[in-house]
Formats: sequence, structure tokens, C-alpha cells
Amino acid sequence: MTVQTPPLHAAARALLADPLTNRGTAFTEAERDRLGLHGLLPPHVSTLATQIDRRRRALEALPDDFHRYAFLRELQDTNEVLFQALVQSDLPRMLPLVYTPTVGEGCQRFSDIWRRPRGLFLSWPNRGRIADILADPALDRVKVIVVSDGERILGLGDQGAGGMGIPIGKLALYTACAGLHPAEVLPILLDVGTDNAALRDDPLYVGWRHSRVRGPDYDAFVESFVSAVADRWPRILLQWEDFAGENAQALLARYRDRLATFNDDIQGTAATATGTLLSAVARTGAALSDQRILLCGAGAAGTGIATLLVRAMMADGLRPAEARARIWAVDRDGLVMAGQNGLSPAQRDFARDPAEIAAWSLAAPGRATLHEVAAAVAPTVLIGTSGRPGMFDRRLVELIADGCARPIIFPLSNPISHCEAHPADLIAWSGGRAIVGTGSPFGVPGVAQVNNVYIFPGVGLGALVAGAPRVTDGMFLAAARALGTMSSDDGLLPPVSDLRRVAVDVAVAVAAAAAAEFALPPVDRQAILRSMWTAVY
Ligand SMILES: O=C([O-])CC(=O)C(=O)O
Ligand SMILES: [Mg+2]
Repeated sequence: MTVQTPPLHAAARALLADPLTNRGTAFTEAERDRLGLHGLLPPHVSTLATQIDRRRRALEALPDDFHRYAFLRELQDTNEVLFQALVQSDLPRMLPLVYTPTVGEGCQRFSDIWRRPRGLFLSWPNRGRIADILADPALDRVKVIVVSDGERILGLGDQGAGGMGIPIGKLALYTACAGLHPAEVLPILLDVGTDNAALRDDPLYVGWRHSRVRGPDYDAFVESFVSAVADRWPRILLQWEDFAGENAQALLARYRDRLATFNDDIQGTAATATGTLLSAVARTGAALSDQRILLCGAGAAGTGIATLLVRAMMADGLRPAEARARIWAVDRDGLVMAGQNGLSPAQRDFARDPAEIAAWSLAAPGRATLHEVAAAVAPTVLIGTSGRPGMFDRRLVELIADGCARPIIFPLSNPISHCEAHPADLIAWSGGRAIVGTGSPFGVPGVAQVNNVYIFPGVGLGALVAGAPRVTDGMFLAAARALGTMSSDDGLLPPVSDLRRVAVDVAVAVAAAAAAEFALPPVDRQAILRSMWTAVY
């Protein structure tokens, strides 16, 4: 009697349906024999290179970047190796499609292009089931979580469940730049409703149709999420992304001493801005501690930048008060002043003494405007995190350029529609003297892309390989300093094509800082490189 091989049909279909195992036409003849794939695939056996070529052609034939974004998302949900190999084959072309700026529209139109689930949606109605949901054995390998509640997606405001596009995009970059295996990363959307009425009224909206849960209920929900995560994965790295300012700061303060966690919009943005600023001041021949820094935007990102800049200037020898005195923060109502109502703890650190502006001639009594502060203090650095397009106008730039040979101007707000200025205008208005960096890519030669992607993959990688129990400001300063030494001949920052090397260099610095701070065994570059996954079959 011959022994019958059990039918493989169901297993074969499951293999092709799972993006982590599917290889499509790249399954070899031997694999097709063994796995029962004959007939489910066309006869041709492709190489990965041919598959990349095929998808690249299909991608380029699409009418616009939004369709390319949707196409790449679908590819990611079909075949993760091929998706990553395609992205990594041309980072300068692919990053703006899977990430900033196109991901903004991807979040706004998330429900329209909904295809297949990815990651986890933890919604308020399911608040009693979080631990059960996390218990899924398919999630055993998870090392990094990026979580959002969708309330402040880039500069686009409340996108509800559509905010899931951000954790997905950020984690695609963890794999592309820092070599995390796709099974080691987990995007999570905390769905506590949305205050975006247009979304709630949209019959296609996939999120929970309810106004946002706020206050103690919100805090309790997030607490049960973090506790469940920490129980499930004691060594997890948890990255917070695109929470509204007040929650962003409060959650970071609450959890930063409980697990390895950081807020990318506060700390990642700060390290990116600080690193690029270090690179820019080196170019002008001055020191960071010689700068007068004007921040347009005093929310979570703006004060995060201010906090790290103070740390960096203290490392240069300034006392804390001296360092803080070199920073002026302006919010939507003007210069942030001591004694003002409703200041956040972070804003209080940078609030200016009312005596200072007593001598200024203001158009209206009260708070000094951005232009008035610029006229009075002659800043050498202008950084925008306001989310308000047009804030850096010609008059402001001319004013600053009059008092400074090489003004450094970083309009960081994302996506492009919310950026404070077009970089080409900044260059023109300053007579070509401004050193310019933007948060989103504009494709203007000589303009740095001062985006967190230069920092967060390396910080996460370094913290993980070092086994850091916390992610500290000291680790972010180390990341910023590493980035600050990476300028290339044609820019303040290395080109996007080098992001994998950047992540490794940042990770080496972060791991060293973590090892020193927590008395951990030292980690060498080889250990970091060995931990990285490459997108091949
Ligand atoms: O996603 C980006 O490009 C940078 C970022 O974190 C944000 O703008 O919220
Ligand atoms: Mg963000």
C-alpha cells in the first residue's frame, strides 16, 4: 500500500494569503512541489529582482501619488518581502509615497481605500478585551509598537481611525531603515471616537462613530492599553505618534519612567531639529550656544525642541537659565510670557519675563507677535512647528536676514499643505543666504529634509539592541549629536538613500548612551548589524 500525502490545498492557500509567507511567483519549483502550490501560481518562476521590476512599472503607470500610496499598501498586505525590497530599492522615490507627505492623504482617505486589516484596532467598545486581543500567538515576536489615537495626524487634525496610516507608515520605515522584521513590528490605533464630524457622517467611515472619549475615561483606557502591552511584552519599545499636544505631553510624562517608550513628535522631532541645527551651525562656523532661537509653535513639538536644545547648550557649558534665555517661543497668540494663563509645564520653562518686552515698541499692548519678536531679538535661527501655512512670510524673512549673514530657517510642519513656507521662497527672500530645512520633502536642491525619519528608526534600534529599559533624553541627545556629524558635501543631512546607514550610526550612539546610563553591557556596531533583517526570500 502506498502512503498518501495529505492534501495540501488549504495550507497552500493560507501560505499565499499571508503576506509574511507569500512569495507569489518567486516560489521555486521545489517549493511548489513540497507545498502544493502548483496550479495556484502561473508556471513562470520569477526572481525577486523581476518582481520588483514588475511592481515598479505598475506603480509608475498610476496617475498620482495617492494611487501609488494605495498600491504600495496593498502590496504590503500581499507580500511583505517584495514590498520592503521595492521600498528599499529606491528610498528617495518610495519614502514620499509610503510616508510623509502622501501618508497624510492616506489617513484622510483611509476608509475609502480600506482593503485588508493590518495591526490592531483597539476601540473603546472593546476596552474589556484588550488583553485577549494582544494574546494572539501571531504577535509573539513583536518588539516595537507604534500607537496613535488619530487626533493630530501630521498637521491635518483629527482623522479618527484613519490615523492608523501613521503607525503603519512609521513601522514600514522601522523595517526599511532599521531592519526590524515585519513580524516584529505592530501598528496600533486606539479608537476612542473622533470629533471630526465629517468622518462620523461618512457612511464609509470604518472607525467607531462617536465623539472622542476624554478625561478620566480616556486616561483609564490608555492605562489599560499600556498595562496590557507591558504584561504581554515586558521588553517592548512603545512609540507614541500624532496624539494631540496635551495628551502627547501628559502620556509621555506618565509612562516614560515605566517602560521603554518615547513620543516621536516631541522627542524625535527635537532630536532631528537639534541634529540638523548642529550641522547647520557648524557650517556657519559658530556654536549652538551663540544662537538666538525663535520658535514659531509652542506646542508639544516646539517645547520638545526647546527642551533638547537647552540640554545640548548645557553640554556646551551654558547654565540652564543661560540656555533657556537664548530661546523665544511664540504660539498662536504671540510670545509665550510668564504669568500667562493656561501654560503647559513645558511652556512655563520657556516663558519670557514680561520686563523684557516692556522696552519693545508693540503695535498693540500685550503679547508680542512673531514679527515683533524677530525685530526685537534678531534671531539667527527660526524653527516652525505651528502647523500653519504661510507663517514665514517675506517680511519676516527679510527682517531676520537683515540682522544675520546666514539665517537658519526650518519650517518643519507636515505635510506640505501645512508647512510654514515654501523653501524656495525662503531662499529667494533671504537673497540666497538662508540655510533651509523642511519637515516634508519639497525636492528643492540644497534643502534638508528635517524629518524624524532620520532619528526614530535608529533610536528604536539602538534601544532594543542595548536592552534599554527606558528611552531617555540623554539617548535622544546622543542621537542628535550623531546626526549632527553626518552632513554631506551637498547637504546638512545625509541623502535619504543613506537612511539605513544613518539608522545604524544613530543606533550605535543611542546604544552607547543607554549602556552608559543603565550600566548595560556595551553593544558594538556588529551586534546592531547582525540584528537587522534584509528583505530577501
Ligand atoms: O510623520 C512625519 O513626517 C513627522 C511626524 O512625526 C509628524 O509630522 O507628525
Ligand atoms: Mg508624527
